[in-house]
This record gives sequence, C-alpha cells and structure tokens, in this order.
Amino acid sequence: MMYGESPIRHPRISHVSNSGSDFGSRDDFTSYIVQVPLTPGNNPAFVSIQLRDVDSNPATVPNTPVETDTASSCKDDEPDQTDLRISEGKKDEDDTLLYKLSPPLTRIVKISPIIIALYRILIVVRVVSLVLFLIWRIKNPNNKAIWLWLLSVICEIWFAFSWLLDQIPKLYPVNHATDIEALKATFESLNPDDDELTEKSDLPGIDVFVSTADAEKEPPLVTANTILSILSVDYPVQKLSCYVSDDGGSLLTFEAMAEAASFAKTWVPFCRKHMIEPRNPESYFGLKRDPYKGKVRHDFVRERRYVKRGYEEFKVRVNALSHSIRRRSDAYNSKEEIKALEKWKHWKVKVEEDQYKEPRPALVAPKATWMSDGTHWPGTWAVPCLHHSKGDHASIIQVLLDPPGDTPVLRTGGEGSALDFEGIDIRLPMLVYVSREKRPGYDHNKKAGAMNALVRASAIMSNGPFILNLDCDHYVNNSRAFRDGICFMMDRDGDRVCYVQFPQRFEGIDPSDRYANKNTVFFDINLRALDGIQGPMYVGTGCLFRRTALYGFNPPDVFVAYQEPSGCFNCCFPRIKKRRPATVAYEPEYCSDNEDQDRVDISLIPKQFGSSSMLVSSVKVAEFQGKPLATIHPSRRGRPPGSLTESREPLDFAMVNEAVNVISCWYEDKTEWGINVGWIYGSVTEDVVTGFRMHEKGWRSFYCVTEPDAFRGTAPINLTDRLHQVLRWATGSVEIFFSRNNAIFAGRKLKFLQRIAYLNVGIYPFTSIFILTYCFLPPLSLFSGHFVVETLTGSFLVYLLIITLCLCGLAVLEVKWSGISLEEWWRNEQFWLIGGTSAHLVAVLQGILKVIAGIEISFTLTSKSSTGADDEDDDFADLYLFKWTALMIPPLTIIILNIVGILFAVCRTVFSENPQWSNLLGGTFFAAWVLLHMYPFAKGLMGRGGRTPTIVYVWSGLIAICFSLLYITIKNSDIDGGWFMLA
Ligand SMILES: O=c1ccn([C@@H]2O[C@H](COP(=O)(O)OP(=O)(O)O[C@H]3O[C@H](CO)[C@@H](O)[C@H](O)[C@H]3O)[C@@H](O)[C@H]2O)c(=O)[nH]1
Ligand SMILES: [Mn+2]
Repeated sequence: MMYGESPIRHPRISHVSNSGSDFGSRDDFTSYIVQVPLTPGNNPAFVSIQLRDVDSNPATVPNTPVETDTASSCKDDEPDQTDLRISEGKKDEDDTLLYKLSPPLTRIVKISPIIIALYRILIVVRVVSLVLFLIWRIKNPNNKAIWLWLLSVICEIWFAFSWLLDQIPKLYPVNHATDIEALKATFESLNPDDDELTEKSDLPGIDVFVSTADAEKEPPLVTANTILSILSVDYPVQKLSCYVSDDGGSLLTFEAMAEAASFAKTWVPFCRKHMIEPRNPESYFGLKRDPYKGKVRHDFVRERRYVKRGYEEFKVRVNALSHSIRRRSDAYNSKEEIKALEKWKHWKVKVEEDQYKEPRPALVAPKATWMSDGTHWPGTWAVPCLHHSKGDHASIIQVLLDPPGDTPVLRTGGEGSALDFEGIDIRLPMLVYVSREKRPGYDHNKKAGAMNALVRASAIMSNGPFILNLDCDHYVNNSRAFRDGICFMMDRDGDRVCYVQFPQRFEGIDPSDRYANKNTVFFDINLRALDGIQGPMYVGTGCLFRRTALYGFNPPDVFVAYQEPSGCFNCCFPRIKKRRPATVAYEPEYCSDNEDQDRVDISLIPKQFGSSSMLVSSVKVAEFQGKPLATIHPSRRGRPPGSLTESREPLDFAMVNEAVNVISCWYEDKTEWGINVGWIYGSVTEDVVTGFRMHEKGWRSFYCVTEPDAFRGTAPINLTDRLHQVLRWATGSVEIFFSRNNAIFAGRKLKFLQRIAYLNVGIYPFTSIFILTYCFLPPLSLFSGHFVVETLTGSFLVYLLIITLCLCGLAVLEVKWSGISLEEWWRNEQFWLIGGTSAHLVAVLQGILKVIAGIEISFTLTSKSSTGADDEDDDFADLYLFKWTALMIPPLTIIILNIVGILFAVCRTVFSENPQWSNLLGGTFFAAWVLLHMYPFAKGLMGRGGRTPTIVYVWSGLIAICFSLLYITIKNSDIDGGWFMLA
C-alpha cells in the first residue's frame, strides 16, 4: 500500500540483535526497538489520504471478506438454507428461520418477581414517608434551638435527595447469562447441528491491553502473572493479541515481560493440556485445594511438579532482575567512565603538547541503564537524566511473541522430554511491549493517554475488533471469560453493544473486609441494576470494548441497518431507514457515493484520528469484523469456519514502524483523541467518562457476571491507601460534575434512569458536606442540651421508625436479589460515612480548586502488594499498616467529639436538678449511630496492638468530666445559659 508515501518524518530504527543477550539467548523473538527523533521534523503534517483508492479498490483494505466475494456467494447460498429448513418441516417466516439458525447467545435470568415487587413497593413507601417526614420537620421547628433544627433539616433534605438519586436507578435489576456452547456451535463447528468442531474458528479478534505505570508500586512479577494468564486464555490463539503499556518506561518491566514470554512456552501448553484453572501461575500454585482432584491424565503429577519448579525458577529470575540490571549497568558504566577518563587524559596531553583545538570531552559519562545486548535502554534510566526519565523518553515497541500462524502447531511427543505436549497446540498469542513516547510540555493524560496509544498501535498491528482492558494486577481467573464477553457482542443486536463490563473481584482482602474494599454493593447491586436499563458503567478494568464504539462512532439505529439485499459496509451503516428484522445482519458491500451519511464521515476520519493512513484504513475493517455475523456467517453457508476470517497479515517492518509513529507524543495534536475518540481525557476517573460518552450516544453495555470470577485483582487493604483511592474516585466525580460530561447536558439518547445514575456519580461527593455537618450535630446537641426537635414526640419517632425500617427492608431485599451478605452491605454503609467525612470532602475542595484556580489533580497510583512475597505468618499484615494522612483529621475529630459529647451529657444529666432524659436519649442515640459507623476507622487507627484507642477513650473521659464539672460550677453560680459558651 502507501506506507512509504506518508510525508511523516522517518524514525531512526535500530534492530536489536538478540544473539548472546540475556533474554535473547533464551528466546528467538523478533525484536524491534524503534526510536523516534526528539522533535517532530515536519510537525503533525495533515495527511490527506486517498480514500477514493480504498473505495474503488476494496482489495487495499486488508483482511476483509470483500475480496473473496462473500456478498454474492452468500446470496446464492441463502435459498439452500431456507429450503433445508422448510424441508425439515418448519414453515416459519424468514426471520424466524434465521433466528432458529443462530440460537441466542445470551439470555435474561429472572430475579424472583416477588422480591422485586416487594422491593419496589418498599421504595415507594420510603419515598412517601420521607416526603411526609420532611414536611412535618419543616412545620415543627425547634424554637429553643432554631440553628440546630435548621442545620438538621437542610441535611435531611439533602440526604433524602441523594438517597433518591442512588435508589431510583435500581428499580430494574436483571441478571444475564451466556451460552458458550451456542457460541461454539455457531462459530467453531463445521455443522452447527452436530457440533463437529474444527480447529479453525470464526470468532472475532480480541486485543488485550494491560496497563502498568510504575515498576515499584506495581511489581513486575504481578504484571508477568497477569500476562501469563492472558496468554493461556481459552480463545483461538491467532485471534488474540496482548499489549502491555508501560508508562514507567522501565527496563525492569520490559525484561520481566520477556521472561514471561519465555515461560509462557511451558506454561500455556501445560494449561491447555491439563485444563488448569486459574491460569495465573502464582494463584494456581497457591491454591489451597487439592490440585490432583478431578485430574485424570496419568502424567499430570509429574508435569505439574516440573512446571511448578519452572515457575519457582521464573520467579527467582524476575525478582532478581532489578539486581541484575543494576549490576550490568554498573559494569557498562564503569567501562564508559574509564573510556571517558582516557579520552580526557588524551585530550589533556594533546593540549599540553601543542595548541590542540578540540573541545574538552566530558569527564563523567552519564549513568545509563543498559540492555543485555550492550546498548542504552531507550526508556527511563535508574538515574534519570535528559531524555531518559519517566516524563521524557522515546517510544518503544517490542514484539516479544510473534503473531502465530493460522494452523495449530502440534508438538509431537518427545520421548525423554520432561513435558509431553503431544497433540497440544503450542502456539502462543502475539505479545507486544509498548511504552509510548513522553516529552516535557506534552500532557500525557495518565491511563487514558496510555490506552489511546495502545488503541492506535494495536489498530495497526492486529486490529482486533474487540479490546479487553485490564489493569496490571487484574488477571484472568476464568479462562473462558473472553468467550462469555463475546457472546454479548455476537448475539443478535450485539452490534449495538459498546462494551461488556465484568465485575471487579479482589483477592487478599481481610475476611471481614473492614474498609469495604470489595465494593460488593457497587458491583453486585448498582451495576446489576444498571444492566436492566442501559448497561453498567465502565469501571476501568475487566471490560471488553467494541473498537468502533471506542472510536466514537454512533451505534446503528434500531430502525436502520438493513437494506435489501444487504447493508452498506463502506458507510459503516446503511442509509435506507427500514425496520431491522430481528435477526438479519448485514452483508458487506461498498457503495461508492458517500453523501447522506449521518454517522461516519470518512473524509473526517483523518482529522479525527490523525495522520496515519494505516490507522485510518483499519477503522472500517474493525467495524466490519466486529459485526455479529451469526446469521449470515460463512460457516452457515456451507463453508468451514475460519475460511474467510482467519487470514491475517504477518507483522512486517512497515507495520511496526507505523505503530511506533502513532505512539509518539505529538501524534494526537490537532486530532480528536481523548476528546471524541478513544479514552476520554480530563478526569482521573477516565473510565466513567469514557463509558458515559458511549451511553450518551445511545450504545448499550452489558454486565457479565461469571462463575468462577472472570478476572481478579488486588485492592489496597490499609486505611490510608484506601482513603487515597476513594479520594481519587471522588475527585474524578467532582471533575465530571464540573465538566461537559455532567449527565444533565447529555442528549436524548441517554435513558432517564441511566442519566440519574450518572448524575449520582457526579453528585455523591457533595453529600460529604452534609454528612460532616450531620456528624457534628449529636455532640452539638449533647453539649447544648437541645435536640433536633423540641421534644421527642410520637410522630417524630414513628416517622423515624418507618424510614429506618424501610431502609432495613430494602437492604434485606437487595441482599436477597444480589446475593451479597448483609455484613458486606453494612461495611459499605460504614465506609460510606468514613469516606464521606474524609476523602469525599477533600475531593470536593480539590475539584472546586481545579475549576476556580486550574490546579491539576495528580493520579496517585495504588500500591499493589507483590504476590509471592507475602508475609508468611500473616496474610493481612498490610491491613495494620498505619500511615498518617491529613484525610484522617475530620473522622478523628468526629469520633472524639461524639464520645466526649455522650460522656459530658451523661454527667450533666445525672448531676442536674431537672434532668432532660429525653434529649439525652435522642442525642446519645444519634452519637452512637455515628460512632457505630466510625468503628472500622477507629480500629484502623488502633493498628495491630490496639493501644491508641484506650488513650482516645481516656482523654475523652477526662475532657468530658472537666466539661461537666465546669457546667455544674456555672450552673451553681447561677449564670444562665452558661453552656451556650461551651457549645
Ligand atoms: O499514568 C498512568 C496512571 C495509571 N495507569 C494505570 O492505571 C491503572 C489503575 O491504577 P490503580 O492505581 O490501580 O487504580 P485503581 O483505583 O485500583 O483503579 C480503578 O480506578 C481507575 C480510575 O481512577 C481506573 O483507571 C482503573 O482502571 C480502575 O481499576 C493501573 O494499571 C496503572 O498502571 C497508567 O497506565 N498510567
Ligand atoms: Mn487497581
């Protein structure tokens, strides 16, 4: 094609030889490290791409079935199919026939209608009683303490409002189930009726993106394990590509990935042969259950032992990498130093001898980080220096595992070999290490920027129509999960699905889940409920995207997309508005006139996507290949699966070259990346915004809960890290609130309840202001001797009772339909208050500062504890880690004041002549309610020993007694209203 013609500057390319190198000697992968000159020679030169070419000559678009004339041959075949069916005695309409041909791949699993009905009734009851209660509260002010009354009523109104925002989107919870067997029958069997499998497959390609940013906080061993779990997934290997984005640009990560690629050669066939689960070696070998249960192969025990030893060695190697890199670099650097010194000496001698004009050479050589082949690492150096620091280094792309061929490579059993892989496909998916270029002066946009670089690089190198995004610590726990996700995409109407979100599940969390790290309320209640509306939000990891949805295209309309006899491939979506038959997908076909396109304007693509012509031409291919072909698929027309979709262009130098080009930092200049295309910039919670933009366009997403869990990750379990994580999320929400991505501004395609859910995401941090106020009310009331109401009347108590009971009832029902435990629900409530009085509050301040003063918000990575390096005696040692942070001040103040308040009020009432028992009771009740929620926080402060709290209690007691004595003294000396001063 026209690779060479692009007027973009030409990168300097060095081919890294791998002979004799550390990892090269173990492996024989093709190595490309391509360095791009620092400043763009002729800047983002807008390249006008000859789209006519593509239009008139479909053959230039690689890998499309067009060249093989599908359209016509399919049409020819259609009657046969129909005849066949009719002859079987099913005289249905065409649609129904096609429906029969492709069984549904997903279905709705009903939640018990009784529970849902009760749930909805309770919601209504609570709404009504809340309204009545608030009216009653407004009508009955506490004239003795108006300020207390006013504060409390304002807070209560807000709480009612925020509860409503949270509750309404939960009216239609659903569960979806997938049918992997049907998927197999449709895409991988020769004859769908008798399920005869071929080794070929028509499943669509998936590009897996793994993000890592810091080799210290995200141990390379964790990332390596994640990679191994991806490489061994149960999905056609030629359809799978894995990309690692390293924002740290660290040689450590790079070499760990190379190690993983080499260990995969043992690990992956072993998993395939013995159907290992999970396929993350660290987790697998750490399993507590009997590994031999259910395993029939006689050689399993021996091979498992062998692979386990291999893994131990692998771990040792990976853990030693940082040391070996340092030692290697030191050796090279001292050699360089000696060279530099000699050069200098030489120069000095020359100068002394005669008038030697050469400038003085540098005496000290830079402290470089060296690769094993004796060249400088183009990324970040251990001692960062110019062009080799985290924020300033070249683009790096390295193909660690070449794309596999189309046909299985079956190893014949070696007699004496330790592992017998006879009959096992030993191919591995493509694995690519990517570190995008970073330069000072360019905003790299955190994770969103990293993902966008991968989207472009992968479009050129493999162009999978689907993209799965995983954080480096989230590994594949269920090797069939990819298939589950694809079921939604390939189902009827699957082309309107923008992404399939899997729940985030966590490991290594303390059994009582003190800080609600598992977030089960969010993942099992809120997201399941959204699944019944327009789909769950995107939560950053474990999400399978449709590439074209990421590209910012609109979904096909419900009323379009079918055009007799076929749709229009070139326009992406056909123009004739006609109701789409339930099952018929469209055929690819080029139409030459491009007018009247309301969705994808091809002439605009270069402007939106940037100057890479390879990227631009890949867009349509991905669009086509991601279509649910279930009904018209070649396999349905007498062709064997894989005959059309298998062929993949081998990776050539031009492609890698271009991939390097599109990950340079200037590539996005004057394009719409991050604005309308790809992951959206401008928020530390890029995930919510990115998903929101898709829902806003009318796309549908799905929630895919699998058994066993599809993916698993780690979460911070100590209080400080947890608070900082929550702080980041809440800050992101405030950013969203103050941006154009506020759900209020969304168009009509965003469904009403979905809009409320997104509104809630933007608004919830603001609740913290009211929570904070409300938590100070009990001590205020206890000190002042007043209560939020004048006297505890019957109606107040009845309202309170109804509202509380409704909440309890709703909790029980939610627990019932979601399957979480009541304890988890309660933990969530507790952490809601803890986060609300600390992190959310700071988030609001930060967000407002950003809006007013433009102060940027940094992305603080959460540290991941290294697998395998665990404390032997205590799995949860991290839980007791105490690191002071200013975020802890407000909750601490609240705890102390509430305790002091109770003690003070008790003392005062006891010593008082006319004790106000009811006010004491009311105030104490509220204070106890606050303290109960704060309990996990207090426990966190205690650390392991539990010494701190005693002091808190003692102090509180002392202060309270002082206050009471003071109060009595004042009271006795008849100074009226003396307590007002104290309050
Ligand atoms: O400049 C950056 C910063 C972060 N990351 C990656 O982003 C991921 C998430 O970071 P982490 O600190 O683990 O955040 P969590 O709070 O655990 O993550 C959740 O919330 C984030 C948004 O706040 C999302 O980006 C994540 O995907 C989602 O799992 C990690 O893989 C990082 O390597 C980058 O690639 N580049
Ligand atoms: Mn994480």
